[in-house]
Amino acid sequence: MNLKQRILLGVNIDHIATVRQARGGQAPDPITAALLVEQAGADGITIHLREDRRHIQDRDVHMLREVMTTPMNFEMGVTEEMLKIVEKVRPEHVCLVPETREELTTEGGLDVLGQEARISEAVERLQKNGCEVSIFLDADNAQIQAAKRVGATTIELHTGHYAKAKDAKQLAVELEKIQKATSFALKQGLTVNAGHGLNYQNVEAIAAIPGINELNIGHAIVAHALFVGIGQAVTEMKALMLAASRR
Ligand SMILES: CC(=O)[C@@H](O)[C@H](O)COP(=O)(O)O
Ligand SMILES: NCC(=O)COP(=O)(O)O
Repeated sequence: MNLKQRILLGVNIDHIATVRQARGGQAPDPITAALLVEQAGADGITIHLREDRRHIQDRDVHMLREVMTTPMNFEMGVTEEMLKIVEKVRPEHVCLVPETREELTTEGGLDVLGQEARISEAVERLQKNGCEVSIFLDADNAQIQAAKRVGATTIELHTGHYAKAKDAKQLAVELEKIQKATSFALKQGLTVNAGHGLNYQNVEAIAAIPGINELNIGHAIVAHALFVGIGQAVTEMKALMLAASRR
């Protein structure tokens, strides 16, 4: 394992589609956003096709597949509907996430321990379609071991609790959990990504964790893009990540 490898940035464009859905028209167009994000140096595009289709739509997924030049990371709940879509679209990466209609956004990692047989079947099916499978997890060693048992080769550690820490003490506690979980997962031979709630203020400590492969960041980049443009929002985030990962 090369701990000095370059850290990657996957940009989640869900919230470009959220703004479009607010008026039900064509703008802003997530396909254009994806192309601009790629031009600005992102290493991949992440989208979460939710069961309720609140932002990304099926048509977006198919169009993105046509035009994207970087890998697509397709986030999905473990449902038959999503498995069938992946069998058609065949994204390079799939990240299995928990999902409920009531949540404002993803609230935690997937409980793999509680449903190993079902997840193992889904992982096998996705891998047969050429997808590299990741599982979105809380920083919990038992869940990491379960992810390994069900055949995932990658995990994405949920940074939401870290991002929402109330004070410096809680921030340090949550950061340490992510650092320890990263090191544990790397020892299991897993590739480790991280994401959720990362922004320009809190990203550096996560990017500096040795061995982290990729950060998936969406909301903060899209929000900043409203003021500086999407290209600059991506460039600024990537610069922070790269500098931190080299420290
Ligand atoms: C799995 C994860 O952490 C997020 O990417 C989440 O899927 C975002 O979903 P929304 O974009 O709907 O908030
Ligand atoms: N998996 C995390 C992700 O794709 C982006 O989450 P956020 O930055 O929009 O919170």
